[in-house]
Amino acid sequence: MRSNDAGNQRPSRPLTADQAWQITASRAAECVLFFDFDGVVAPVADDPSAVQPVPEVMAAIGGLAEVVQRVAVVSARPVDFLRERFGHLADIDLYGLYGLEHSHGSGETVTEPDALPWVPAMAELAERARAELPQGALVEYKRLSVALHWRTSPHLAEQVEAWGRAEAERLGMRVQTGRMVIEIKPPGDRDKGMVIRDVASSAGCAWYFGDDVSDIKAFNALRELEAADDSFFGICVAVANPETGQEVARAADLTIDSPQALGKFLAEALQTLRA
Ligand SMILES: O=P(O)(O)OC[C@H]1O[C@H](O[C@H]2O[C@H](CO)[C@@H](O)[C@H](O)[C@H]2O)[C@H](O)[C@@H](O)[C@@H]1O
Repeated sequence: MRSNDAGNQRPSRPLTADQAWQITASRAAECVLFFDFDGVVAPVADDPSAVQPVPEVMAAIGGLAEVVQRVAVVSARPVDFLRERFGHLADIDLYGLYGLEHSHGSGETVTEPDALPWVPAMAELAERARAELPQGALVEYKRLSVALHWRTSPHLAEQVEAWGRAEAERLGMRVQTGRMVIEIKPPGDRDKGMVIRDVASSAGCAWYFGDDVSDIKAFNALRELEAADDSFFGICVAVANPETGQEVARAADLTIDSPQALGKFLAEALQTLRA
């Protein structure tokens, strides 16, 4: 069904998923698909280091990378972590630490030079967090950011968040909240929205799949690109979860129930794009 595709004119909303993929099929060569990692490609688990992507999602992403212009993962995880999971797929772009790091295809990891002076301070911060936060809080050191988790000890939420905010203020750093986590980042202005603006501005079409509040900045970037260019086609997809409630879903065009459901959704999309 291409009734909603008005050539280079933006189709009217709301669109069904099928309509959106039909339009994408007609522009596949100029389309970039962006995926957040945790809660989207991989289900959320207690131990951040043990998380693995849903196999069906990975299979579909591999197929999609062959038919669209680019596939990119945009995550708060380091590129090394993402490469361990996506490295076997040729030609995927990885944006880690909210875009502070990136790598393309099998290329090397590039780090934003402005952020590098913050590496020692982050290491010290992680050490202090391990010493000062109560047992049950999980400290995840990521070289250029530190995530403080309370998933396995939800009663510590307030205490961990307050500690993180106070330290960030003291050190002149920034915070990003997420699903049972607060993350402390260097002061520079780098977020998922900026990654999308940089990459998608040279595309004619983009999808973004996200589940968390940090992904709303990416959704907003697609909306801005649409507002600036009548021919740009952007679709924001929320992967539902009880923790972010309706906030992410409200900002999206479409909602999918879970990372597992995303596998089926993408497999069907691939059929449409290959038809
Ligand atoms: O941008 P993302 O790829 O979505 O990363 C956001 C955070 O994801 C991870 O934490 C979340 O997933 C963990 C594993 O499932 C879960 O235990 C935690 O409660 C979630 O917040 C990651 O560990 C963080 O560093 C990222 O900031």
